Amino acid sequence: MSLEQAKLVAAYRAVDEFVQNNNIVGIGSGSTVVYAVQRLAERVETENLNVTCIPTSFQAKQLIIKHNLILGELDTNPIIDVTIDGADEVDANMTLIKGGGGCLLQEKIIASCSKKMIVIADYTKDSEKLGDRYKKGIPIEVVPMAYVPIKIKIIQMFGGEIKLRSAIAKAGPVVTDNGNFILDWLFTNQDLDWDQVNSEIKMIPGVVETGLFVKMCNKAYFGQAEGTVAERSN
Ligand SMILES: O=C[C@H](O)[C@H](O)[C@H](O)COP(=O)(O)O
Repeated sequence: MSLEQAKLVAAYRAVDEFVQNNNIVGIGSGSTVVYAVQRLAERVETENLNVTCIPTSFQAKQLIIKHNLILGELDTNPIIDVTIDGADEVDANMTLIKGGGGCLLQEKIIASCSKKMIVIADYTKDSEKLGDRYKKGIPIEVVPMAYVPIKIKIIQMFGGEIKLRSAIAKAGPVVTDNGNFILDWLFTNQDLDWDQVNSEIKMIPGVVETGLFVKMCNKAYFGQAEGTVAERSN
């Protein structure tokens, strides 16, 4: 089985177990969510489900439109039944690193408005401690004018190294869906209290959001190499 098949089985399982008729569904971002939207569209078609989808990014919005699903927004649907989203890493306590694709801010807003947040991932995202498997650090979305002082402050507070994320098909930094920059914090201490770290980083003026999702995820599905799906709940 390919890694893509592992993503698909996790995504299909989450959509089959958690989405019901008349639900408001948060649609996460990234490559695994593509399979979730594919499965959701199949179910809407075959079971005639009435589902409204709230996107977490420009990419998610385009996926919803492409599959002819009903597009909603927080203004009209501030309470979401279930959000299905990917993750870059999930530790033993269900703390997540998200934002590898730069979509952490809207993802965290949508997760915070959701009765349940379900993560879908392949087996490479399943970790004991943050940093065991995902080596690109914790993404932090910042207001552009403040990126240098924020970098200095985080290193003074917690150590490690910080890189301003560069764009690939453009000279200069990645600019998020919200017009901000992304810092990738390569932390060295894996035994930090992530809840506290998240709160302290968020208090630095100019920090918009962190890619640390603490106590937000209710269940994670990990597609395995042999085609089965492992689960973890909190
Ligand atoms: O910014 C991106 C999001 O947080 C994604 O959900 C995360 O990076 C996982 O993406 P993928 O499913 O492509 O591994």
